[in-house]
Amino acid sequence: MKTALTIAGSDSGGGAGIQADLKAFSANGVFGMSVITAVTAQNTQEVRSVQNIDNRIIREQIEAVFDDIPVDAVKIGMLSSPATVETVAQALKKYQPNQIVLDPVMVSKGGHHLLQDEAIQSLIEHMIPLSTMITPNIPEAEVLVKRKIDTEEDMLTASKALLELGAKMILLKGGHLQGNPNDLFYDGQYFHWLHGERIETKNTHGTGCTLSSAIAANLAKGHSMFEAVKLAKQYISIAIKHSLDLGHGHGPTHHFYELYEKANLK
Ligand SMILES: Nc1ncnc2c1ncn2[C@@H]1O[C@H](COP(=O)(O)OP(=O)(O)OP(=O)(O)O)[C@@H](O)[C@H]1O
Ligand SMILES: Cc1ncc(COP(=O)(O)O)c(N)n1
Repeated sequence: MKTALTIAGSDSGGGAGIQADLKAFSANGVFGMSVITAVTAQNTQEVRSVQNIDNRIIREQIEAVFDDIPVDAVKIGMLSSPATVETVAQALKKYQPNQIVLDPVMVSKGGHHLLQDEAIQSLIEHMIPLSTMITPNIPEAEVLVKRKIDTEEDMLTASKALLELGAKMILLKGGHLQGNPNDLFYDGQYFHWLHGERIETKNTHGTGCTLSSAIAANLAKGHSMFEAVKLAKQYISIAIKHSLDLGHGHGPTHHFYELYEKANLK
């Protein structure tokens, strides 16, 4: 079985972070492993508090996995502080995994800062250049390229600027613009639009986490980056279409909808 490792924060509510990543890995047919960078006390409504994990333990989790188990792809989510960014970047430089998908998580749906402002520069300097793919949403891309993105035309310009930060490829997610959620894939040579249909739901907690983990899982299974992104976009669209009305805020997506359908589990 192919494997994928998530390096991210824990979401006690189960819809985003490590919990979403492991579900997305399993649903996409790879063995999931995890390195926890921070523990959040969180539900569908809010992030109540955050405890960053000690850098030594973060490094040791990464070493424990890489020293023993083959890692076919890595997905990175919440990195919280500059020290966490640097610890993770240093460890990944040592092990040099082939595929690193970085979701530059900054602010939760409820508006809580999951990446300290001081960590943005560290992310740009240390983490983005190591990444095979980065998957910013519109507000994250605006912070990274320091300009407004209001239209699909702006997305094209921003993708070029994002690539200059040093990642090999970009998936700029269009979910935050008006209209249909169209994402832009750019590999430095070609642009490809991945067209989506907007699903009217408030249950979109963890969509970015789930999408980036599905990309990592598909890369682990040997798909090309573009194929991995196309399959992941199909997967997240189904997971949002059948999202779960749990909690009083933004509910989670249904990570296992297709498998449950096939197995007749309701
Ligand atoms: N209402 C929706 N209907 C269909 N697809 C959507 C919808 N909202 C977002 N998407 C898609 O879901 C994926 C995740 O995008 P989104 O922009 O929500 O990421 P995000 O803001 O990083 O997510 P999160 O921060 O919740 O983890 C993208 O492919 C996007 O186009
Ligand atoms: C631990 C963790 N990681 C990532 C997110 C982003 O997800 P969302 O934007 O849907 O709140 C989150 N809320 N919590």
